[in-house]
Amino acid sequence: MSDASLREEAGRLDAADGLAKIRDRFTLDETVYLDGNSLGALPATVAPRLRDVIEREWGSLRIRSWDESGWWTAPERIGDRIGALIGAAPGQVVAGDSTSVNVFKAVVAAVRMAGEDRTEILVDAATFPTDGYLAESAARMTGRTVRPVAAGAMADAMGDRTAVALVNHVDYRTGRLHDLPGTTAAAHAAGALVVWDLCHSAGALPVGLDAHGVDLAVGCSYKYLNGGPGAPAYLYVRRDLQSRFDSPLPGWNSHADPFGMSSDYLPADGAVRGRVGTPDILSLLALDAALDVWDGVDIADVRAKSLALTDFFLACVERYVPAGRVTSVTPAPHEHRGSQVALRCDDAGEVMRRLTERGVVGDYRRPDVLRFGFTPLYTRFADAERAAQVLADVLREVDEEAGAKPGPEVVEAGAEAGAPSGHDAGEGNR
Ligand SMILES: Cc1ncc(COP(=O)(O)O)c(C=O)c1O
Ligand SMILES: Nc1c(O)cccc1C(=O)C[C@H](N)C(=O)O
Repeated sequence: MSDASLREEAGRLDAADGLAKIRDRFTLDETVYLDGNSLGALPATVAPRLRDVIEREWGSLRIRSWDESGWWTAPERIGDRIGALIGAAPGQVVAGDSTSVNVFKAVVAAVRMAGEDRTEILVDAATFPTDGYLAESAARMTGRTVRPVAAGAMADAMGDRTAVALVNHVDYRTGRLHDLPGTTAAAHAAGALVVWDLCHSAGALPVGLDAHGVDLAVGCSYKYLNGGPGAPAYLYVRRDLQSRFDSPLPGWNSHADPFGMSSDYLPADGAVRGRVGTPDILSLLALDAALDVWDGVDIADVRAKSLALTDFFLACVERYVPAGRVTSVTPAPHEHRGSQVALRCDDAGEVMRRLTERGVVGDYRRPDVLRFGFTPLYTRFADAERAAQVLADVLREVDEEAGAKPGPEVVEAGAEAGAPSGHDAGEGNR
């Protein structure tokens, strides 16, 4: 297809897009924002809600708001709203703490449920680092060992010594979608449990926690759920496991009678058992407001648009970018793809810096990956086309400059690819 026909195609796809109007629920400008897999955009409902929470609920009602404004029960109420997006019936998800903290709770609790003879914890070998660090610590604390296994090989690696497998549903670097139903079933066949990290799938595709019998799951709410920077994470504990969920962080908020102030710990029933201390109310209620953007949205439509967007972006990249200059590390088959496209590219850090300067914001993962996240609620097909066009322009420019330099400096430019501009901070590079 010619450049003009790809632009026309983008226009046709946007005109036919049933989710196009949802973009109006966000505060956006003309930047092509493809970093919603790191920090989702701001929903328009958040600022007015927070203003009310601060001025009326906190400013005027003060302590009464714990009951009268529903602050005390916000973690479960908001947990249920998240649950609706990840296929969990009410009463199984609690919002709060960070993903890291919830990974720790889930893995230790799973080890305790699995029993003494289950001595190993399997961890997705390409995991987002925090999960690996926490699994190591959980293993040291519980006298277990950690074995890294590729997520795709997890099902075959489970055995009678496996206590729990900790797996990322979508790989943060490549965007590969792992087999949640198959891996969960294999764990159960081996008598083990699975903890899924849903950071890169929740809000981007149907997860089906209950339908697939998942044991435990965690995730953040600041990516495709648009909860805001540092927004509370969540923990799912399947209903029939809740009575055996023995939290390694049994704070007073998970006590059956928190205001009894007893010195003996008696865990609450239900999802509340996953709580620890006083919830972060301002962040929780920002997330609550952010979840309003989902009203009337079907996650199946979100998935369909996500795949159409990433397909279209890949087609535009293939058309505009010189052959071989970038390589997609995101699987082509839909059943293995999350909602991002990751392109391996020489000088990736410098390329992303220039893309960001020109209003196309993705991010860069060292040493050589450009990540482009597609949030179907607000990303347009025209954004995908423009991003590919600007990427091609930037690559041409970078290559022309490199070609114009004398030999030794070209070598040095290549060597710098792992650490562009000396660091990887700044919008687009976190
Ligand atoms: C898969 C995955 N797990 C965990 C985290 C981070 O956890 P936390 O919210 O504790 O920073 C991220 C991203 O930051 C992630 O991509
Ligand atoms: N949580 C983040 C943060 O506090 C600062 C910058 C980036 C993040 C991220 O979420 C990174 C992200 N999990 C990733 O997939 O790389």
